Amino acid sequence: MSSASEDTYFPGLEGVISNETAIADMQGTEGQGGLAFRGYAIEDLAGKVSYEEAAFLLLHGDLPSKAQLEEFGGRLSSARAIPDPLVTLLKAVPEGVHPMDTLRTAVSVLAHYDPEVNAPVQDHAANVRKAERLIAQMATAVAAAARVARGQEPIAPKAGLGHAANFLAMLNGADPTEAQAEAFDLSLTLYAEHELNASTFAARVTASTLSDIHSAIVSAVGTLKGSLHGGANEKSWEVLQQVGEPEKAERWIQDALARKERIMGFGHRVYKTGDPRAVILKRHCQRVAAEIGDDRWERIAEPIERAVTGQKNLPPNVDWPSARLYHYLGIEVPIYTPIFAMARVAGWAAHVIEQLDNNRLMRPRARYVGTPNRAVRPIADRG
Ligand SMILES: CC(=O)SCCNC(=O)CCNC(=O)[C@H](O)C(C)(C)COP(=O)(O)OP(=O)(O)OC[C@H]1O[C@@H](n2cnc3c(N)ncnc32)[C@H](O)[C@@H]1OP(=O)(O)O
Ligand SMILES: O=C([O-])CC(=O)C(=O)O
Repeated sequence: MSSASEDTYFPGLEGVISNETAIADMQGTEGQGGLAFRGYAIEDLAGKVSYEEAAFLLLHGDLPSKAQLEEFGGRLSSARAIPDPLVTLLKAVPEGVHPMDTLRTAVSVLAHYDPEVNAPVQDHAANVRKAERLIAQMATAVAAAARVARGQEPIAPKAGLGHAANFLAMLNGADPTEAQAEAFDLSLTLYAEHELNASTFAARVTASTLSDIHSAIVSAVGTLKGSLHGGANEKSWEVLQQVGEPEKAERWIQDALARKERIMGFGHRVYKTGDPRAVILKRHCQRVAAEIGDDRWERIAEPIERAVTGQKNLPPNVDWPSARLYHYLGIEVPIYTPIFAMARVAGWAAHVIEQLDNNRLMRPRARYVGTPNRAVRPIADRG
């Protein structure tokens, strides 16, 4: 087995290839960045397949036939309701807890009630079934927690509605329009998978110890929460609000960069020339803004993009347009990142299963830079 020399040090693991995958392929620096799920370009998937089809593709390896999609939809529908003890617990969560923290707890609780909780951790078929249940249940948990946080009763999932429409119906207590469901569905597909991002890596590290899929997803939710990763979609909205007017964008960005602040929703570890998902989602934001007859945030976003690109050469990432899209859909800002999580669970689960199917413990090395060779002094002699 080859091993890196002790002198090889990659801060932030930049550029390190830690495993092979057949799930997603990213090209980061050639022209416009590229992304494919299991060989299908994101441009060909987005808006053409539903989130359910994308999730099936990630979990099962190929796009479903009509019959497979119907069966998959049926399995998601049967799994969508969350256990009553979880609803009781959601009602007991203290006021002010961030919805990502609530979701982290919810995934952990869902593990206790999974019918195959004690299946062997490397049972591939059981893991796929658990993953399908988690895809269905996490959306319900996010909607239920949001309603409870607003002082409302959770709404049960509705048979006959797709995943995106069901979520919006459970959140708002009214069926979405077709256009709303489609726009939301597209964002879920774009968020569904992204190779070895930090949360997927965390999930794979957890799985690599032969821990179970729910534990790995709990690790992933905790990792996605941070503002350098999924938490950036919530923070992107704050940038738009703080800039407030198109004319203020150039100066606001200049001042923020002079203070060495990071502009949330811009930059990416892998894509250096642009995030293809941001390009797709921006077009949809513009369409939805036109449909609702209010392009104020599009007019503010545009000069911010020009300023960040011009002053720092950083293109927007997917979290930049998604904040606007969720605003247009009337979704409250604190659940922007939980929505990312309920979409990404498909990719996380696919990676966890891939890891468990061909496992090697992930255990890198650290270079020691602390004080060497210290003598232990009796406690009475320590200053
Ligand atoms: C779905 C996702 O998770 S996509 C990412 C979402 N996260 C964000 O939008 C947060 C803002 N963006 C960032 O912080 C970064 O671009 C990251 C963390 C996403 C990736 O950064 P990395 O490629 O690791 O670059 P790193 O953090 O080393 O920064 C390199 C330089 O670019 C700067 N930089 C990178 N991103 C930004 C940004 N958004 N705003 C301002 N400066 C930035 C850094 O300050 C640093 O500058 P310096 O060389 O002058 O010190
Ligand atoms: O790939 C990354 O580092 C972050 C990202 O864009 C994602 O997880 O969608």
